[in-house]
Amino acid sequence: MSGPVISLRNVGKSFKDGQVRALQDISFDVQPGEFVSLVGPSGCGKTTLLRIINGLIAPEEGEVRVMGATPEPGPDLAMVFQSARLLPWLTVAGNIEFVLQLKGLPGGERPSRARALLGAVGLRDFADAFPHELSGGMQQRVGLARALAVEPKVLLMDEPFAALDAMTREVLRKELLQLWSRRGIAVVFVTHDIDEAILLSQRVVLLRPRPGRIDEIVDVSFPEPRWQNDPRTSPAFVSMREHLWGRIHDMVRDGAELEELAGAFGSAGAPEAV
Ligand SMILES: Nc1ncnc2c1ncn2[C@@H]1O[C@H](COP(=O)(O)OP(=O)(O)OP(=O)(O)O)[C@@H](O)[C@H]1O
Repeated sequence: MSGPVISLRNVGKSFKDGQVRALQDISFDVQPGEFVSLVGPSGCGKTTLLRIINGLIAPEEGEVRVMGATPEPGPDLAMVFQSARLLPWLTVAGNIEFVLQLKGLPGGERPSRARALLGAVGLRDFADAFPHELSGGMQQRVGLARALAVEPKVLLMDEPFAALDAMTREVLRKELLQLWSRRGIAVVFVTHDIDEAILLSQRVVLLRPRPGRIDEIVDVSFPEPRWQNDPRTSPAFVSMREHLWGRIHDMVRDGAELEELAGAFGSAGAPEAV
């Protein structure tokens, strides 16, 4: 397909009968095979935006298109969450085969396909284990294999490494980069970790809260493949990190000042940031 895999135009969404303005005027595209991260302070609407892209929530304003159509959960899209949410009564291979069955793969082909996917995430030897026998990092690998089993055009990841220890996180980031570059899947990746966003992405979308809107979109163009050419010690990386953290500090400070003001005036909530 030519053209973007995801297209957002002036997307807006509120909760609680309009009292919480979660997103406002969000517009950007994601191209096929592109890796885009969403970052920003807590409550700026990152998860809501992912849920709009995967069709779980309909926007109230604007338009969202995924592969040229109104999104709905289905085979073009796969989602990876902070915890893998595996089915505990099925083995690791069983969890993958379950998805392959939903996808309509004939029964005879499922075991070998499941094992190949587990091989791709370094878990071939754990096919017959149960989820509770695996570490958190291994469970996340299974979650990734399960998402890849869908053969999605778009992979949506909501803080997938946030609950892992630093070493496992680092290993999985590099594995994700390798899988992404081999498979040509577009990824939208939510994280609170600015270094992680810059390391992984080709573009970083910085959101600001109250209401959730785009503050800035930063292009990241370090040499690929980044699991070999780690850019994190380069001056360009350091200045990008400082820039993004500076913006986020300003937002958090402005938010705190607004809340103080709202308190001083006895208002029910902080006025909107301008
Ligand atoms: N189902 C809901 N009902 C009411 N309010 C909601 C709902 N979902 C999200 N919100 C509100 O919308 C705003 C954006 O929430 P969202 O979870 O998308 O932000 P986020 O950037 O992902 O936050 P975090 O980084 O803390 O996960 C917040 O003010 C949140 O309280």
